[in-house]
Amino acid sequence: MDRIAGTYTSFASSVSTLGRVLLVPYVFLRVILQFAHYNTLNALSYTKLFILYHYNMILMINGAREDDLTFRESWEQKKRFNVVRTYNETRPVAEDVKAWFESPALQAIPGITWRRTAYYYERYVIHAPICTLRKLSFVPKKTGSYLFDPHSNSTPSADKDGQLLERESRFPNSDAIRDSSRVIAPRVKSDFTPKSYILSSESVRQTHDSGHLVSQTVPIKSPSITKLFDQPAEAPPPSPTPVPKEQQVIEDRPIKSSDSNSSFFYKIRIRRKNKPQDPTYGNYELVRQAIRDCLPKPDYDDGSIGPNIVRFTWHCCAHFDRESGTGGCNGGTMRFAQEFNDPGNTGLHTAKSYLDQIHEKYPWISFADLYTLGGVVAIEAMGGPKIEWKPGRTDCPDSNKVPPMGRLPVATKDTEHLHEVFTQRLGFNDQELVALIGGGHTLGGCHVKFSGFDGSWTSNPVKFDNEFFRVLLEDTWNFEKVPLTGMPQYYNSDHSLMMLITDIELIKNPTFKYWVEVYARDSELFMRDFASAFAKLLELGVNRDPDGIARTKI
Ligand code: HEM
Repeated sequence: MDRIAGTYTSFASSVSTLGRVLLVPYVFLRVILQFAHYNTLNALSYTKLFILYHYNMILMINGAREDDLTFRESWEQKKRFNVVRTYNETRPVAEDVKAWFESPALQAIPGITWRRTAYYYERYVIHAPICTLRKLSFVPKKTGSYLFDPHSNSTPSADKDGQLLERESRFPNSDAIRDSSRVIAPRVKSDFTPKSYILSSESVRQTHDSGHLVSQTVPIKSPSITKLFDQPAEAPPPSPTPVPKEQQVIEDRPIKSSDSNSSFFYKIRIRRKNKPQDPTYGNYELVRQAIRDCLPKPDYDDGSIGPNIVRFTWHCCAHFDRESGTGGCNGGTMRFAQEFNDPGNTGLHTAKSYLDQIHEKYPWISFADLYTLGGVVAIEAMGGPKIEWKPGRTDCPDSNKVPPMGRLPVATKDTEHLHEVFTQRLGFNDQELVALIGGGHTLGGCHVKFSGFDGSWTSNPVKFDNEFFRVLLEDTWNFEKVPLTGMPQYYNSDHSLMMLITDIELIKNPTFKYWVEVYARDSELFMRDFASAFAKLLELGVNRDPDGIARTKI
């Protein structure tokens, strides 16, 4: 048995060596064949076009055309489909070939090496230059790019709500392309290696109803790509005024692509894109300052929109579901009406409109980053702890990723509901749950016109401290209904403060109460625990790649 195996191995490796030697003439031959093949098909295609032209002309002359296309349009359309089809036919079905070459069983056979090498050689050494020549216009561009080119997608193609704008078509007369619903957007690979370029460009084939292939000929601008390259990759310029050492925000440093092992091409692209068109690019301190500046509003509630922003940030994250991986702040889905109009979000328009104005000034930051940074800065500005915040979240191009409504907590429910939301869905323990609710509700208040509840939790709703826990333990709480709306809640004896049913649950449940007592006593511990629970909240569903970029979930 061993002898047979030995003979086989030595035979296989000599075949492999021979293969490598034969590779060079093979490649030359392949280049010639490739051109011959391409040109023959082109020639055939032009003959076909010539016939079609005259066929159309005859139809026109006889008045036989019944649809409303002009002759010119119909001619252009036919010509295009023909050329597209011809071109696509010249390309091997790479996915199949790849699967075949890369199957683990085949990898074990030594003789496969040279064939695989030849295959890739052809892909990269022959196809890639042809493609480059085509791009540089040395070869006529009949069918668009062969390789997928992210730079052709670098201008925004989403409107303010993040909806896709009508796709641009190089062939405006084609109704196949005009009707964007029939064209499937290519799945954009984030890994820009030559291999993935080629494979992904080949695997994307779209078919028109008529059976004609409409492949990369459609220059679809993908917002996900735009956002991807909109992520800062360089360190921010030093802030103009020196910040005292203890206040320095180290966590805002944008993640450098050189920190990771990402591909060379990827890094080059990021650098090129980042050539500063906008001098504020990546300077999160400017965004932080803009948020701080927009907080004081003498006419609003207690003089600050800070609490509203904190609640907004919380609601951007609160619909995460760790089982399905859906929801959470990544994707910036709160900017879509579909999510924002959830009844649980009533009253958050103030925070959203101010944050959106900041985004207009600093459009390089993703909404997902801005919406989370908003809460962090507001808490800090109202005397709260420093919260670790990392940039790199990306925005969903459309509202497909908006999670189902009804995931936000309901204020009239009990411990079971709190566990359902905070523990099962979000993944917080009881201590974090208490810190989060108590920290959030030490700020701001309830508005009869929004939630139907009434009053604030603490005597100073724009100061972040542990007063919520103290009053929760010390005051007497009476169950009543809000006179105007009939909503059930608790008031203290002089009706100066309020508690929701879920807040009172924090002293009804013994484990929750333990933490309420701890936090009422130890303000410092509360600040620390709140900061880490809130930082955890901001990272739910944010799966970072080695560059620190959180790709939008697909
Ligand atoms: C059981 C969980 C929770 C429930 C049921 C709940 C419910 C509510 C309700 C009904 C309001 C009043 C909204 C209005 O009328 O304007 C409110 C306000 C607020 N919540 Fe929560 N909340 C919960 C947890 C949290 C958490 C974890 C945070 C933050 C960490 C938070 C932060 C806030 C803030 C800052 C406000 C004041 C908003 C303003 O003044 O505009 N809440 N919450």
